[in-house]
Amino acid sequence: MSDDEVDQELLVLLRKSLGIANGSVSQPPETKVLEGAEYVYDNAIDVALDPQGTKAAASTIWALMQSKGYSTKAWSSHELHPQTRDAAAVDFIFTMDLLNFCFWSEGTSDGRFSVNYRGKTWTGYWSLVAALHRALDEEIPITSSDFWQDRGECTDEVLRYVFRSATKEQIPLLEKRMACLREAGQILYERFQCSFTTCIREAKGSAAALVNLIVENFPCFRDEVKFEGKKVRLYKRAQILVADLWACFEGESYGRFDDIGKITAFADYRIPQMLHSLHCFHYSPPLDHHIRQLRPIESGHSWEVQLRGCSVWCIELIRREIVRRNPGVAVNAILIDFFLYDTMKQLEAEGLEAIPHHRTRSIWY
Ligand SMILES: Nc1nc2c(c(CN[C@H]3C=C[C@H](O)[C@@H]3O)cn2[C@@H]2O[C@H](COP(=O)(O)O)[C@@H](O)[C@H]2O)c(=O)[nH]1
Repeated sequence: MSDDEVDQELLVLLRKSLGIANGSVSQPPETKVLEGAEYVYDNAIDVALDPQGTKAAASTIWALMQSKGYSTKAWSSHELHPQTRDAAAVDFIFTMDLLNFCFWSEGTSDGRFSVNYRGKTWTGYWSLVAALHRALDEEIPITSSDFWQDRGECTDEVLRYVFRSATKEQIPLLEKRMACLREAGQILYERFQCSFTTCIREAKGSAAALVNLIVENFPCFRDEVKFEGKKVRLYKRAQILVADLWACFEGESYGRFDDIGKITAFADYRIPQMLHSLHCFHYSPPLDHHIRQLRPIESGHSWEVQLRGCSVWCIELIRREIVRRNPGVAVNAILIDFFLYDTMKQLEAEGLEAIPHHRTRSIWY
């Protein structure tokens, strides 16, 4: 072999050992959600972050999280969350976060969609979780993708029965929820041996890679929007799915991710409400009035994107402030977000909501 040929051979071997294919260094996976959230924050004119409020919120949140010993254990402490750590829990969490959107009601609080289960009346997110448990108790395999695929067994009538309400109001967007189940069932069957555990294995321990795999393969998770000329990725349900796995399995087994810190807060309708109540947010007068009048905001509208993107960015700033004041602490956007959601639900239960949440009907959150 000539000297050149030897050099070429060595270069090929070196590239292989460094995992460099055809000259490009393989970059670690990124979701680009935080990049998009910062872009929204930089270009928002109806939602402004209050630096003092955000700093004060960081110390309040951290003090409360510490006093409560808030950790991934809080996830399983909710009586309706899966208590096992097995493939059945993965199926339950996938089904739950496939449908984890849009529970708010036009009507008064007592007429809203709710589910009676284990002697309690559940509303909002918990009504979904309760309905899934109720179906399983009734021998309806609602967390099985094979079942979603079986048009003879899994009929529209059966799904209407699964999500039946204790009130006259049915679950919002029922037809879209049915479509999500059938679409996901088809994709799991065609590409992932009928199980989401295959997706987890293909992500090879990367949370970001799993989020990207989910949004690339499942259109009903592809939560992205055009804002001021740029595609902004929010990926709320794809991210909360990964976060729920991580919390349920406490970072082990199907919840083991080396880069869980890349998961951001979840851009829903509760977090903006909580951040406004914590004086981290200020709304422009037109937006403030619109929200207080309980008027709907169309999915994709600039106001909606500003509310969602600024929420994700604000919780990143809160996280950075907590870490700055407490170097080396193990806090991430997920735990801050989970804590804020649970706290918001307590305020709601006590009738202490300072401002309504915004009202957008969509499958994205
Ligand atoms: N940002 C964020 N959004 C969350 C959750 C959860 C529940 N997560 C559980 C898991 C760990 C936590 O400790 C919680 O126990 C639901 N949601 C969203 O809120 C809306 C439902 O509101 P309401 O109708 O009032 O129940 C809807 O868009 C739903 O997708 C969260 O944690 N963070």
